Amino acid sequence: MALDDAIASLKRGEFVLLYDSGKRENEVDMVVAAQFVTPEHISRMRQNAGGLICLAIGDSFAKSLNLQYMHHILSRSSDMDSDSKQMIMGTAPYGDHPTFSISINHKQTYTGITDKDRALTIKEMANLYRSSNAKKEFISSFATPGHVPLLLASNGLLAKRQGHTEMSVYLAELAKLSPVTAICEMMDAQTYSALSMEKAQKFAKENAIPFIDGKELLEFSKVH
Ligand SMILES: O=C(CO)[C@H](O)[C@H](O)COP(=O)(O)O
Ligand SMILES: [Mg+2]
Ligand SMILES: [Mg+2]
Repeated sequence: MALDDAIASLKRGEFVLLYDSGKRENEVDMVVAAQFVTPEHISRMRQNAGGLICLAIGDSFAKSLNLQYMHHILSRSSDMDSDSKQMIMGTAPYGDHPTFSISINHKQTYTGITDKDRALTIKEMANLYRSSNAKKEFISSFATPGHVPLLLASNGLLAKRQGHTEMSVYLAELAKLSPVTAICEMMDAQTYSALSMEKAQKFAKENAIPFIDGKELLEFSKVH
Protein backbone atom coordinates (compact mmCIF):
# COMPACT_ATOMS: atom_id res chain seq x y z
CA MET A 1 0.00 0.00 0.00
CA ALA A 2 1.37 3.45 -0.89
CA LEU A 3 0.87 4.63 2.69
CA ASP A 4 3.10 1.90 4.11
CA ASP A 5 5.77 2.79 1.56
CA ALA A 6 5.42 6.48 2.41
CA ILE A 7 5.78 5.85 6.13
CA ALA A 8 8.82 3.66 5.53
CA SER A 9 10.35 6.32 3.27
CA LEU A 10 9.87 9.06 5.87
CA LYS A 11 11.41 6.81 8.54
CA ARG A 12 14.48 6.37 6.31
CA GLY A 13 14.80 10.14 5.91
CA GLU A 14 13.65 9.96 2.30
CA PHE A 15 11.00 11.90 0.37
CA VAL A 16 7.30 11.37 -0.17
CA LEU A 17 5.27 13.20 -2.83
CA LEU A 18 1.97 14.44 -1.47
CA TYR A 19 -0.98 15.61 -3.62
CA ASP A 20 -3.81 17.58 -2.00
CA SER A 21 -6.83 17.59 -4.33
CA GLY A 22 -8.27 19.09 -7.50
CA LYS A 23 -10.69 21.04 -5.34
CA ARG A 24 -7.88 22.69 -3.42
CA GLU A 25 -4.42 23.80 -4.61
CA ASN A 26 -4.09 20.92 -7.07
CA GLU A 27 -0.41 20.82 -6.09
CA VAL A 28 2.08 18.11 -5.24
CA ASP A 29 4.60 18.79 -2.49
CA MET A 30 7.90 17.05 -1.81
CA VAL A 31 7.85 16.09 1.87
CA VAL A 32 10.64 14.94 4.18
CA ALA A 33 10.77 14.51 7.98
CA ALA A 34 12.65 17.56 9.30
CA GLN A 35 14.70 15.54 11.78
CA PHE A 36 16.58 13.91 8.90
CA VAL A 37 17.07 17.01 6.73
CA THR A 38 20.51 17.59 5.18
CA PRO A 39 21.73 20.21 2.69
CA GLU A 40 21.19 17.56 -0.01
CA HIS A 41 17.46 17.39 0.81
CA ILE A 42 17.20 21.17 0.42
CA SER A 43 19.11 21.04 -2.86
CA ARG A 44 16.79 18.32 -4.19
CA MET A 45 13.65 20.24 -3.15
CA ARG A 46 15.09 23.39 -4.76
CA GLN A 47 15.91 21.58 -8.02
CA ASN A 48 13.16 18.96 -8.29
CA ALA A 49 10.32 20.97 -6.72
CA GLY A 50 11.20 24.66 -6.92
CA GLY A 51 8.39 26.06 -4.77
CA LEU A 52 8.72 27.62 -1.32
CA ILE A 53 10.59 25.38 1.15
CA CYS A 54 8.62 25.61 4.39
CA LEU A 55 8.58 23.91 7.77
CA ALA A 56 5.23 22.49 8.89
CA ILE A 57 4.83 21.91 12.61
CA GLY A 58 2.22 20.19 14.74
CA ASP A 59 -0.26 22.18 16.81
CA SER A 60 0.97 21.33 20.32
CA PHE A 61 4.59 22.06 19.35
CA ALA A 62 3.51 25.40 17.81
CA LYS A 63 1.53 26.27 20.92
CA SER A 64 4.54 25.44 23.15
CA LEU A 65 6.46 28.10 21.20
CA ASN A 66 3.50 30.51 21.27
CA LEU A 67 3.53 30.73 17.47
CA GLN A 68 0.64 32.53 15.79
CA TYR A 69 -0.69 32.65 12.23
CA MET A 70 0.81 35.58 10.32
CA HIS A 71 -2.65 36.79 9.24
CA HIS A 72 -3.57 37.06 12.93
CA ILE A 73 -0.31 38.84 13.83
CA LEU A 74 -0.88 41.37 11.06
CA SER A 75 -4.56 41.89 11.92
CA ARG A 76 -3.60 42.68 15.49
CA SER A 77 -0.64 44.88 14.52
CA SER A 78 -0.88 48.57 15.37
CA ASP A 79 1.87 49.24 12.83
CA MET A 80 -0.45 48.48 9.89
CA ASP A 81 -3.02 51.15 9.06
CA SER A 82 -6.61 49.96 8.58
CA ASP A 83 -6.47 50.47 4.80
CA SER A 84 -3.37 48.31 4.50
CA LYS A 85 -5.04 45.64 6.64
CA GLN A 86 -7.38 45.04 3.70
CA MET A 87 -4.37 43.28 2.14
CA ILE A 88 -4.30 40.59 4.85
CA MET A 89 -5.32 37.25 3.29
CA GLY A 90 -7.39 35.36 5.83
CA THR A 91 -8.87 33.03 3.20
CA ALA A 92 -7.13 31.67 0.11
CA PRO A 93 -9.01 31.45 -3.23
CA TYR A 94 -9.73 27.77 -2.51
CA GLY A 95 -11.28 28.61 0.88
CA ASP A 96 -8.62 27.61 3.39
CA HIS A 97 -6.89 30.03 5.71
CA PRO A 98 -3.10 30.25 5.10
CA THR A 99 -0.98 28.38 7.66
CA PHE A 100 1.98 30.79 7.49
CA SER A 101 3.42 31.99 10.76
CA ILE A 102 6.74 33.79 11.19
CA SER A 103 9.81 32.92 9.10
CA ILE A 104 13.04 31.99 10.88
CA ASN A 105 16.80 31.45 10.59
CA HIS A 106 18.94 29.53 13.03
CA LYS A 107 21.37 32.02 14.61
CA GLN A 108 24.37 30.00 13.40
CA THR A 109 23.37 30.58 9.76
CA TYR A 110 25.00 33.33 7.74
CA THR A 111 22.60 34.58 5.03
CA GLY A 112 20.02 31.90 5.92
CA ILE A 113 19.26 30.92 2.31
CA THR A 114 22.00 28.43 1.34
CA ASP A 115 21.20 24.70 1.33
CA LYS A 116 23.49 24.37 4.36
CA ASP A 117 21.81 27.25 6.20
CA ARG A 118 18.24 26.15 5.53
CA ALA A 119 19.09 22.56 6.45
CA LEU A 120 20.54 23.78 9.77
CA THR A 121 17.46 25.90 10.54
CA ILE A 122 15.09 23.03 9.67
CA LYS A 123 17.04 20.29 11.45
CA GLU A 124 17.52 22.38 14.60
CA MET A 125 13.78 23.13 14.71
CA ALA A 126 13.09 19.39 14.60
CA ASN A 127 15.64 18.85 17.40
CA LEU A 128 13.83 21.50 19.44
CA TYR A 129 10.74 19.28 19.48
CA ARG A 130 12.55 16.90 21.82
CA SER A 131 13.92 19.68 24.06
CA SER A 132 12.62 20.01 27.61
CA ASN A 133 13.03 23.77 27.32
CA ALA A 134 11.83 24.36 23.77
CA LYS A 135 10.52 27.93 24.11
CA LYS A 136 13.71 29.18 25.82
CA GLU A 137 15.94 27.47 23.25
CA PHE A 138 13.74 28.69 20.38
CA ILE A 139 14.20 32.28 21.50
CA SER A 140 17.94 31.92 22.11
CA SER A 141 18.79 29.91 18.98
CA PHE A 142 16.56 31.34 16.21
CA ALA A 143 15.91 34.76 14.69
CA THR A 144 12.95 36.18 12.76
CA PRO A 145 12.38 37.22 10.02
CA GLY A 146 14.29 34.49 8.22
CA HIS A 147 14.39 32.22 5.17
CA VAL A 148 12.32 29.29 6.43
CA PRO A 149 8.60 30.08 6.72
CA LEU A 150 6.88 28.18 9.55
CA LEU A 151 3.48 26.62 8.79
CA LEU A 152 1.15 25.78 11.67
CA ALA A 153 -0.91 22.60 11.33
CA SER A 154 -4.49 22.81 12.62
CA ASN A 155 -5.39 21.16 15.89
CA GLY A 156 -7.21 18.00 14.79
CA LEU A 157 -5.16 17.80 11.58
CA LEU A 158 -7.16 16.42 8.62
CA ALA A 159 -10.46 16.59 10.49
CA LYS A 160 -9.98 20.37 10.47
CA ARG A 161 -8.01 21.19 7.29
CA GLN A 162 -6.77 19.05 4.38
CA GLY A 163 -3.73 21.07 3.36
CA HIS A 164 -0.19 19.83 2.79
CA THR A 165 0.60 21.39 6.19
CA GLU A 166 -1.73 19.03 8.05
CA MET A 167 -1.26 16.04 5.75
CA SER A 168 2.53 16.09 6.02
CA VAL A 169 2.42 16.39 9.84
CA TYR A 170 -0.12 13.54 9.93
CA LEU A 171 2.23 11.36 7.85
CA ALA A 172 5.11 12.15 10.24
CA GLU A 173 2.92 11.16 13.20
CA LEU A 174 1.92 7.89 11.48
CA ALA A 175 5.64 7.24 11.03
CA LYS A 176 6.13 7.94 14.75
CA LEU A 177 8.51 10.79 13.91
CA SER A 178 8.60 14.35 15.27
CA PRO A 179 5.60 16.27 13.85
CA VAL A 180 7.91 18.60 11.93
CA THR A 181 8.16 18.30 8.13
CA ALA A 182 10.00 20.19 5.40
CA ILE A 183 7.70 20.63 2.41
CA CYS A 184 7.99 22.27 -1.00
CA GLU A 185 5.54 22.64 -3.89
CA MET A 186 6.55 21.01 -7.21
CA MET A 187 6.64 23.46 -10.11
CA ASP A 188 6.61 22.70 -13.86
CA ALA A 189 9.51 24.32 -15.78
CA GLN A 190 7.63 23.79 -19.10
CA THR A 191 4.27 25.31 -18.18
CA TYR A 192 5.43 27.79 -15.51
CA SER A 193 2.58 26.42 -13.37
CA ALA A 194 2.33 23.79 -10.66
CA LEU A 195 3.48 20.33 -11.75
CA SER A 196 0.41 18.25 -12.65
CA MET A 197 -0.48 15.21 -10.56
CA GLU A 198 0.21 13.01 -13.63
CA LYS A 199 3.70 14.46 -14.19
CA ALA A 200 4.42 14.17 -10.46
CA GLN A 201 3.34 10.52 -10.48
CA LYS A 202 5.71 9.90 -13.40
CA PHE A 203 8.55 11.61 -11.48
CA ALA A 204 7.69 9.52 -8.40
CA LYS A 205 7.83 6.27 -10.39
CA GLU A 206 11.10 7.20 -12.14
CA ASN A 207 12.70 8.09 -8.81
CA ALA A 208 11.12 5.37 -6.64
CA ILE A 209 9.49 7.96 -4.37
CA PRO A 210 6.14 7.02 -2.76
CA PHE A 211 3.23 9.14 -4.03
CA ILE A 212 0.33 9.84 -1.66
CA ASP A 213 -3.06 11.15 -2.84
CA GLY A 214 -4.64 13.37 -0.21
CA LYS A 215 -8.04 11.82 -0.88
CA GLU A 216 -6.78 8.38 0.21
CA LEU A 217 -4.99 9.83 3.25
CA LEU A 218 -8.18 11.60 4.32
CA GLU A 219 -10.20 8.37 3.97
CA PHE A 220 -7.54 6.53 5.99
CA SER A 221 -7.61 9.19 8.71
CA LYS A 222 -11.39 8.84 9.09
CA VAL A 223 -11.14 5.15 10.04
CA HIS A 224 -7.87 5.13 12.05
O1 LIG B 1 1.34 27.59 0.39
C1 LIG B 1 2.16 26.76 0.74
C2 LIG B 1 3.39 27.15 1.48
O2 LIG B 1 4.37 27.38 0.48
C3 LIG B 1 2.02 25.36 0.31
O3 LIG B 1 0.77 25.17 -0.34
C4 LIG B 1 2.21 24.30 1.38
O4 LIG B 1 1.80 23.10 0.78
C5 LIG B 1 1.43 24.51 2.66
O5 LIG B 1 0.19 25.06 2.45
P1 LIG B 1 -1.20 24.23 2.51
O6 LIG B 1 -1.27 23.53 3.84
O7 LIG B 1 -2.25 25.29 2.34
O8 LIG B 1 -1.18 23.25 1.35
MG1 LIG C 1 -0.02 26.97 -0.98
MG1 LIG D 1 0.01 23.26 -0.28
